Amino acid sequence: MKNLLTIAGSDSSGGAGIQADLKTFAALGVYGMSVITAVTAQNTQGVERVEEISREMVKAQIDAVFNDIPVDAVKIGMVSNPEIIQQIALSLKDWKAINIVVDPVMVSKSGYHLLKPEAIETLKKELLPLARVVTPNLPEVKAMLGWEVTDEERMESAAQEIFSLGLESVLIKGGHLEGAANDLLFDGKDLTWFKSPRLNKKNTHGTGCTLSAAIAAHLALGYDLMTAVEKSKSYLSGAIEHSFPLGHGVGPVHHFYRFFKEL
Ligand SMILES: Nc1ncnc2c1ncn2[C@@H]1O[C@H](COP(=O)(O)OP(=O)(O)OP(=O)(O)O)[C@@H](O)[C@H]1O
Ligand SMILES: Cc1ncc(COP(=O)(O)O)c(N)n1
Repeated sequence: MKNLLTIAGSDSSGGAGIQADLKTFAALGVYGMSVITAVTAQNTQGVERVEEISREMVKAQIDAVFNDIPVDAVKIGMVSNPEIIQQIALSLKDWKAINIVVDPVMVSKSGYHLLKPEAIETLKKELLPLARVVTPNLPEVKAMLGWEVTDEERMESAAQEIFSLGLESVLIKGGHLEGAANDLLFDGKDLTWFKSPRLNKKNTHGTGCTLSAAIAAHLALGYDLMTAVEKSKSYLSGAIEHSFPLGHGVGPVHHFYRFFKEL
């Protein structure tokens, strides 16, 4: 059994964050563990309130896991503020963590700022260089580079510019463009497109969290990065295809569609 750790925020409605990650891990047959960085009060309609966990408590959770259990991959999502980011970077270096996937979560689908704007520089300098792969969406690319990606050609330039921040590789998600949902991987050598038709579904809460958690799981299972992304995208498309209405807003994707058609 492979052991996976997610370091992220809790989503009380279960669609994104820690909850999406743990469901993804379970669906892909790996053991899931969690370090919570923030508790959000949110539902399918939006985020109501956030309480950040202290830097000391984030450290204590990471130490408790690594002290006792081998960790085969780490997925990082919502990290809230510069102090938490610095602590995660220090702790992961101390524990020599491997297969780190960073989803640089900044703003929720509903528009709530899940990362303090002043934390973007710390994220770029201290956390992104530790990752095997970083998976920004297009608004996050804009926040990191200061210019907007409006088409696939510009995604290619953005991938190269983000890579040159000192990253091992970057996967830019194209879900926010019109048309197909194509993602682009750049590893310093090759630009590789992962293409998928846009599924006409409204319930897509947690797609970004699910994709990065699935990539971490596939890396832990021993797949190379290209295969891990390909398999994760295919898993995510199935989860979006079987997504379902829940609450009054944007419902979640269905993680266990391979096992149960209905939840
Ligand atoms: N309607 C869709 N059909 C198929 N794939 C999609 C669709 N929407 C998004 N995706 C895919 O889902 C993944 C997440 O994409 P997106 O760009 O929406 O990220 P995100 O904004 O980080 O997600 P989240 O909204 O959960 O934070 C990408 O692989 C993207 O291509
Ligand atoms: C705790 C947490 N982490 C990440 C997201 C992003 O997901 P989305 O963009 O689908 O709202 C979220 N809403 N909440």
